[in-house]
Amino acid sequence: MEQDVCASSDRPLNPGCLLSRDAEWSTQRMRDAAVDFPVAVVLPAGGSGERMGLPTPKQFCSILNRPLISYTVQAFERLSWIGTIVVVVPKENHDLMLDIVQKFNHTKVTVVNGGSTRHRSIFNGLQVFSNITDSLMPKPKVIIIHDAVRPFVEEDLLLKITLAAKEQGASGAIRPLVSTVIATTSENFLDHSLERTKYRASEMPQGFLYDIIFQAYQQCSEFDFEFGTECLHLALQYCGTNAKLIDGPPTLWKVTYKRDLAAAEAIIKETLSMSVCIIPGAEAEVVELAKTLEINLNTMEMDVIPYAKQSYMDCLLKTRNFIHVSMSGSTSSWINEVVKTLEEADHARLYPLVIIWVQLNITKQSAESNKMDDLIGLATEVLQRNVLLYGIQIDLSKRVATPPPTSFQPRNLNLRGD
Ligand SMILES: Nc1ccn([C@@H]2O[C@H](COP(=O)(O)OP(=O)(O)OP(=O)(O)O)[C@@H](O)[C@H]2O)c(=O)n1
Ligand SMILES: O=C(CO)[C@H](O)[C@H](O)COP(=O)(O)O
Repeated sequence: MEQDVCASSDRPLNPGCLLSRDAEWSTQRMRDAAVDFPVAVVLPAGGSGERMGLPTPKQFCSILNRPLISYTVQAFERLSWIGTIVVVVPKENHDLMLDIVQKFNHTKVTVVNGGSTRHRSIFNGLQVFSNITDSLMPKPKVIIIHDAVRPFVEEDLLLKITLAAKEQGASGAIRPLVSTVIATTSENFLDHSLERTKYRASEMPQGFLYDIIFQAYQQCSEFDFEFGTECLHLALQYCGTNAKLIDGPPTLWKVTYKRDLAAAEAIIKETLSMSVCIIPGAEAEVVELAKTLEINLNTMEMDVIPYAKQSYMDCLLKTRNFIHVSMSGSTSSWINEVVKTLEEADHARLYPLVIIWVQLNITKQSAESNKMDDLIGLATEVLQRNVLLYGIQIDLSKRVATPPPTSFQPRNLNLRGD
């Protein structure tokens, strides 16, 4: 995937790759070498999302049928070296959060109630570990603090933050400023402007030795609790700890306004659509179409697995998009088989699955007489379980010589019935 290319470290050339991905080997090397101490996470999710302007706090807003907070939890939960994840929520949303934990099978989450400001919520989260007699919740060496509304955080950055926090006491992700920061007079005239290259935007995640950040919060003033926005500042002011700063990717941005929900959804969809599994039947036309798809969908990671291959069910679990190509007259047993396998593996719990069944050589007569009702019924049923089932029927007799295959006359049947 594309990296965040910078002309210089202070001015990003690129508005953002979708998800940062350091070389796999370097992440693996860091993980194996280094995280041999307990790491826990606090996700402040106790805000009301005033700037979003919706009745539901933004952390509970749905993206592709799943609340935003669940994506952020999952970004941490999937990492074996991360222990407890404390999610701090408004008191009135405590039960809602417990429901989310259960529905999406989050296994590392502890839910606590928040405070009236972000700093108060974070302190509530940290206090979960302060009772050292509770052996179920051992005090972590390093604690990561991450806003619940920043769902795109990758393992390589979390490792860098964690290791730097262990070494230095505190660490935080930063980004170059997009706009220049200026100071205004009380009459709204320019007072002065800051030299942009010297400044950075402070983002999340941030990491701390637990003892340092807990002590900082114990000592900080009411003014800090009420108006402060920077945990790194507390560690510096109250414990004399200078945080190590680490460049993060643009996808760390915080979901704040309505448009950010749409952007988050687009990022998730783009990531989900990067791979596909094509399963052709045995007939020559079908194999030919699969090859054409393989050539033309060359921006995606693609597996082409012969239908007959016994082990193709294993491959199903590596992706979320499936195209099965068969000849007219074949039955829908493949679809039933695939849906069953995917459901047994609970593969659609976190993200939707897309299954496209392409039937070739449909004539007008056969299309009309074709028994699609069963499939339409199945599509309606599996939609409830996060599976989107589509059917495409193609009449090869209408094919003209050039340019194949775009001159095929597809009869696109939306099996979802919408
Ligand atoms: N009393 C609060 C306020 C904020 N947060 C959390 O801190 C993170 C970053 O804060 P922000 O984006 O400002 O969230 P809100 O306060 O909800 O948004 P707004 O300022 O628009 O009301 C969010 O995950 C938010 O839920 C919190 O845990 N407790
Ligand atoms: O990025 C951050 C620096 O620690 C915080 O998320 C940010 O400061 C929170 O501010 P606000 O509550 O205004 O969104």
